[in-house]
Amino acid sequence: MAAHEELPADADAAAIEQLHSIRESIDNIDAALIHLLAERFKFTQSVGRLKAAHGLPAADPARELMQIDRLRGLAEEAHLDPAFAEKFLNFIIAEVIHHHVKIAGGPAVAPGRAAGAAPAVSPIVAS
Ligand SMILES: O=C(O)C(=O)C[C@]1(C(=O)O)C=C[C@@H](O)C=C1
Repeated sequence: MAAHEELPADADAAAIEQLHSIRESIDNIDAALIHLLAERFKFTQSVGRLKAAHGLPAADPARELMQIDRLRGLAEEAHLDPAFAEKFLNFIIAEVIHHHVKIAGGPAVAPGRAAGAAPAVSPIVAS
């Protein structure tokens, strides 16, 4: 069923009720994710200002590799696809670096790294 399609009128009422109940939890989790991301970006903005004030580079590939390694481990423990966890973190970090570069008054995109791209060097091989 396409995303825009409505549920069939003759669908089982109990199943629809269960679907709505599950969707409530999904909506709560999505809201929590947005709030968590907003908090994370507040902290990374502080990091961006600190780095800009002290002439530190926007990206820290060694730190990123440690974060990826750690999150892949956490994902495995939580039965979440580690490759997805890595992609998700890289997506967020690319945006953070974009912010850092803007705060520092540099080009909108860090050299050699498009928004959403994986780090330039990543020895961690997807399993
Ligand atoms: O910890 C830093 O140095 C940050 O700038 C934060 C952060 C992150 O979002 O976690 C972003 C960019 C760096 O390459 C590494 C980590």
